[in-house]
Amino acid sequence: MSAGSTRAVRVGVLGAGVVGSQVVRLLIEQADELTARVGATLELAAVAVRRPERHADIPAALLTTDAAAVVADPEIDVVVEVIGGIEPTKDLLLTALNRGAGVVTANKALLAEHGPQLYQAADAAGADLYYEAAVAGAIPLIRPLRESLAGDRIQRIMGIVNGTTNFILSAMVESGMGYQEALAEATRLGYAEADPTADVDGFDAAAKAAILASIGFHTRVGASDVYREGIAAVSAADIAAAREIGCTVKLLAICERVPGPDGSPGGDAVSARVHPVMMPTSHPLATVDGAYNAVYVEAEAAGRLMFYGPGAGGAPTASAVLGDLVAVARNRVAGGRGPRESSYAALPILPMGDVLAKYHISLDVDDKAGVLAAVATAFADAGVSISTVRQEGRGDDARLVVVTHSAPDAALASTVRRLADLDSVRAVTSVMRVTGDMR
Ligand SMILES: NC(=O)c1ccc[n+]([C@@H]2O[C@H](COP(=O)([O-])OP(=O)(O)OC[C@H]3O[C@@H](n4cnc5c(N)ncnc54)[C@H](O)[C@@H]3O)[C@@H](O)[C@H]2O)c1
Ligand SMILES: N[C@@H](CCO)C(=O)O
Ligand code: NA
Repeated sequence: MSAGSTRAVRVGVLGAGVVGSQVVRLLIEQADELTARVGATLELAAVAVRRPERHADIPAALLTTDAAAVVADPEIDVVVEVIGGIEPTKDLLLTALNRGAGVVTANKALLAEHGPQLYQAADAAGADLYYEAAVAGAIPLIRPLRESLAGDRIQRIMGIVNGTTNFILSAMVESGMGYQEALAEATRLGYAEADPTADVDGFDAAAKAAILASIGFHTRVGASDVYREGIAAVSAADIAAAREIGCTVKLLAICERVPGPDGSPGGDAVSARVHPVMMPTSHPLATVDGAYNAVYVEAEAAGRLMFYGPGAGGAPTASAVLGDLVAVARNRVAGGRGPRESSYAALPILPMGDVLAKYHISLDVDDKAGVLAAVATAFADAGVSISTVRQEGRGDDARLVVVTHSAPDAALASTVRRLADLDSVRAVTSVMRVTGDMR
């Protein structure tokens, strides 16, 4: 299609699963309105699926099992990718971009690992690459970061970006549901990825953190640059320990600009991490339950912004996909392009060991003289300052609960190892980072 043309914008959809089936349904149901918004006919031309017999609700003439033919078809202007995974999707999208087709994708895993390669192909061919659905589902977040906040300096992006793990943790905290039962329910509702380890081990959230940090800090941050801990090790004991100090447990993605020693922006570093935290129940993020997502963005001039809404599920995610599709189609009609990759700052990535954190540590200990001194010495030897310590129980039930001041994560981790080695410590029963405020 030539720049500025008003002929139909033809769309090929790859995948018709949880998200794709909703994209196709909305494209068909709302064809007239979408056409009016684009300013040219938005025509669904093909839907690539694996098993056509399972898609009786999609007109048979649109269905194909040949995704490679869809992306190579010069008549298709925009490719919507909702298959997921790295292969064959990377090659499919590169084929589409290389011939100048616009791409809309919900695929955070692919973007976090190969975003620069996709952007390069898009740039070389003057094509659009949009991915609002890849982070926090329906919530407008990519566009605000790429466009609305492009004139500001972002300091921090922090939030709940995985619906499945938030659903599981909420169920464990509120209804005492077991981990497996809550995971099965999240899968039934269409929140979990096909392989739920991507959700529960934090890979999904880490991919999203990489995307957010890359855009927010104008720096390439890949999935492997993100420190990652999932929720598989979060126990009933952790949740009970959090409750005792007025906290709940959440899996957070935290992307921060960390000032360098000289304080100049050029000396800043970027930290991107995903791990469970204990956070006060009064914290706004603590009230975000179920598959909902919420993300705080803190920017120098704008101050604090909060984005909240459905972060997963077929129809909500399809809403974000269609918004991108309308944007890409409008760009083609106008003969323009959306934003390109912005990675000029190229800030270094701060290793997790250097990130400042506070830990909450529960220890089963011998109830005898000198134990507290030995425990305090383990902290002091690693240069970690204690904020509060309390003893619970007596005799065989004695337990020490310690909350630290901020210290480098490496020093805190080494303290935990020292504690576990002490003769008077029978077991380290809970270790979790604590967040006090939004900082
Ligand atoms: N489900 C959600 O809530 C959600 C939210 C945001 C983003 N996403 C992302 O959207 C994408 C799709 O997720 P989903 O939940 O719809 O997954 P899904 O597994 O339900 O759907 C994927 C579909 O693609 C099909 N497929 C696989 N290989 C194919 C091929 N070569 N050609 C044609 N079809 C093929 C599968 O048969 C399946 O029906 C993923 O990247 C996911 O991370 C999902
Ligand atoms: N599996 C993801 C889907 C949204 O990306 C989640 O649970 O949040
Ligand atoms: Na989004």
